[in-house]
Amino acid sequence: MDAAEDGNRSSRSLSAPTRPGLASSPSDLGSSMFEKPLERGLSAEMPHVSVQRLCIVEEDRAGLLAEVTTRIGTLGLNIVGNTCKARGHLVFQVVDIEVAHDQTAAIVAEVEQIPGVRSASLGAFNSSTGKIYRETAPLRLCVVNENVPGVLGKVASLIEVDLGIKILAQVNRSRGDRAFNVFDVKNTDNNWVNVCLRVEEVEHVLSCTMGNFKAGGLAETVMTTRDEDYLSDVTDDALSVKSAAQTFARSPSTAATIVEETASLPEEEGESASPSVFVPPPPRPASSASIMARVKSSSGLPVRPAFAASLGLTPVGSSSNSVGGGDYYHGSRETSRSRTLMIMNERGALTKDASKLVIVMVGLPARGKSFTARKLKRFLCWRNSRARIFNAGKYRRERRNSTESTGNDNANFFEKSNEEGSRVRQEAANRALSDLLHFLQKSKQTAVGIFDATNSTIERRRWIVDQAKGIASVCFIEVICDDEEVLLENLLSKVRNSPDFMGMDERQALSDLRARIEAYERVYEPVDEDVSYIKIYNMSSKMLANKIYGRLARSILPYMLSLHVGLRPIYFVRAGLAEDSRISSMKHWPAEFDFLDPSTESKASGLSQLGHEFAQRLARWLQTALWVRDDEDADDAESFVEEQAGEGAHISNPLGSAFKSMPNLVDVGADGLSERIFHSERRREVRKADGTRQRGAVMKLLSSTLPRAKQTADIAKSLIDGSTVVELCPMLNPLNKGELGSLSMDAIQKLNPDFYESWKRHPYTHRFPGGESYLDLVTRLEPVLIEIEQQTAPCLIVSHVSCIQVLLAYFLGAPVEEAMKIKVPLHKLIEITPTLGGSWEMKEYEI
Ligand SMILES: Nc1ncnc2c1ncn2[C@@H]1O[C@H](COP(=O)(O)OP(=O)(O)O)[C@@H](O)[C@H]1O
Ligand SMILES: O=P(O)(O)OC[C@H]1O[C@@](CO)(OP(=O)(O)O)[C@@H](O)[C@@H]1O
Repeated sequence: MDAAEDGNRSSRSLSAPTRPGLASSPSDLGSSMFEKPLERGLSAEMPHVSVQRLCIVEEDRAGLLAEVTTRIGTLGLNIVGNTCKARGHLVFQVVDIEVAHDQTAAIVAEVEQIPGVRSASLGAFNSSTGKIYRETAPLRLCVVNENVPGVLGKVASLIEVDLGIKILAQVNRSRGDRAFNVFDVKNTDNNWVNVCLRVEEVEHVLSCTMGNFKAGGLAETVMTTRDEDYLSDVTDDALSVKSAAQTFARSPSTAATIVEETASLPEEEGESASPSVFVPPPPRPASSASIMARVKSSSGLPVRPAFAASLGLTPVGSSSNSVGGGDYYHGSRETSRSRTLMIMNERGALTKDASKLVIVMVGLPARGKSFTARKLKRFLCWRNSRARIFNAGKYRRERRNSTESTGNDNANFFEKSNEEGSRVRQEAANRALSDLLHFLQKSKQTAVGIFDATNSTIERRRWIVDQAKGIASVCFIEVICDDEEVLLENLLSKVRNSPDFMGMDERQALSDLRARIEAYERVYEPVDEDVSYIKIYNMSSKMLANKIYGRLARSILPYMLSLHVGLRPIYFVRAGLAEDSRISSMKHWPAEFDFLDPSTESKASGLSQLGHEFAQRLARWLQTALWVRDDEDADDAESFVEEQAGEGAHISNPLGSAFKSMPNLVDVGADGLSERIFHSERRREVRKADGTRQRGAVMKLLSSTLPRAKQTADIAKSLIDGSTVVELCPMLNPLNKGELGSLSMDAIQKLNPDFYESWKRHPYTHRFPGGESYLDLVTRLEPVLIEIEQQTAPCLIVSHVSCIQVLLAYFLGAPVEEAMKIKVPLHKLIEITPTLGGSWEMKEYEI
């Protein structure tokens, strides 16, 4: 397009791809809208279709606008309005589309992939320059009431006066004994579910919903029937309704007004503005009369019975609540049902996986926020999301380094009364959050930004939610710890590791950190707002989840539950060599066989002689490693090793590896810290209560179900504590290579070069014919990973090369897409031990 030549031209309408029966621009919507049948979304499931506004910022180049519009059209979406405005080298395009809720993220992603498109978002403008323009999208409240004088006044007064919500536009229609009212209200930070409930409490009000009428009760609400659709369905006189609808559907030029206003906003960082005119999406160019007719005639019931049943509602022949008569369920008058629906609606909205998510850490200093953030990031990256931490402290320190100021920010700097300190901290938070949101906006795939700061006041958290609006969902994770002993350890860990205390005397650093914490305590407000949050108490000994659905509930929450700071080792071994292997008869182990492709081994075979010997060495190694607890036992342990292994046995000395020396005793002097801090979980009981030494210890032992793995595990556990059992876990079975299962990769290359080439190009996502990809393996192994993370005792996993590679990618923090490159040798032991900061170290043992 030629907008570059005329950056200031006025708005204009574009033609959407023409499809029979569909309006091509808002101006076409007028008289035809009620006659056109709804072409899409007529599945038995009746997907929740609504008009959404897609705001696209794109480069002003010839053909791009048409390309974007055509791409949306080819997605099979009904475009009901399409307007654009050029500003400088950018074009701001507003497309109103009919869309099912679960499609929205995919559409945004699809549009953002078009070269030249800077950003696409639903209902808000943002540009790739990091500036965020926000249209505070007004909300539509639809109220149905008995047609009694004075009700409307009461509702309006409740909304504006009692609840303090600005009414921007209001239209009312009455039909017989019913009145239908639409309020477009300013979308401020409200609990809208409660607002609707409050409106429903007004005498004679039958229902109040956000954005849809539910005049006929549950049935229509489930189908999300719009006002004009509903009325045209239940009255003979559609004309007057049509005029009401037309009142709501503004002229096409109004959409451009938004663009104009939005595009000409000053480009200040974080600036947002609300347009003075609200332009609701034009009404659907279709009537639901046909939908209703079809649904009724096909089932005899108007709505999905399963859905109603799930709400505990029973069908009845007819209902006096039903405006249109016919077979409806008992309707919407009772508050309890309205409430159920509200909650269900809200839940439905939150259950979708947001493709962009901000996780906001909350908590006093030294509670484990950064630790938790690092863990989460590792996990999310492993699950193939883009995840990044934005630590406000780092931004603060960077600013200090770049200014004249010297020295560390001491406790006084963190006092609320310290204006300079407060300003600097807010600036650091600004920059951190702005970078975070920019990172999310730029990301083409699922992305999570973790905002790591104390975020200790409601005001701060409200600001974050506000900034993220239109860009990402927000979930808070509050880390709470009031266990004095744990706190003491945390303080020490903090002063020893945080750059804030570098070069300071430890005692002085501790007292400064304590004073800093007190400063934060004075203003700290626990998360109690009506937002999505998870609270972790005292190292996950208790957790609280509020409004956690979708991915957060399915994945992040179980993962968070598994986290702890214990230092137990985790061992990985590949199952011993199977008996039918090419080399099973060999007596020695040539080094080049370490990475032998295991595919040709029969899945049903048991251990070969060499495999058997490896398992026995493993048993002895573990016995020794788990038995030795501290230096006092070392001598005993060594003689025990000799005794067990016999002369000349090939056992490397595992002493000090599994329970390597940790700072387990702290004695810092006379300021209340002089107690001896014993890291109990880092050491293990050596003697039983009766004073006898316990040889061996309980450990978690997980094995794949293949015979060679199970046998390895059975032998490995034979010398450790009798209460250890081998848990067979099919999730640890090898990558399923489908019909290529028994072939080595070399053989596959020869036999199926096409597949091999594709696999080489995309080894992570390319699926073996009839089998799995590495990506599938990540999904399969997620529960196993969580199981391993939550163990407080040492853990041994006997599995196969592919699974171990995928699990190691997590522990090593390696890109999971490159897991197949991790070397996992046969007949060796891999030990993973946690570090205090939340990551892991790896060692390999020749045993
Ligand atoms: N859930 C938790 N509860 C208590 N302490 C924890 C938790 N998670 C980690 N820690 C410990 O807290 C200490 C301080 O952690 P850090 O993440 O630096 O704190 P923060 O970021 O809150 O200042 C670390 O030694 C870590 O082991
Ligand atoms: O912006 P607020 O919420 O104060 O949080 C950031 C502050 O939190 C602290 C608290 O100690 O974080 P961190 O421990 O991660 O370094 C400070 O460094 C940082 O300035």
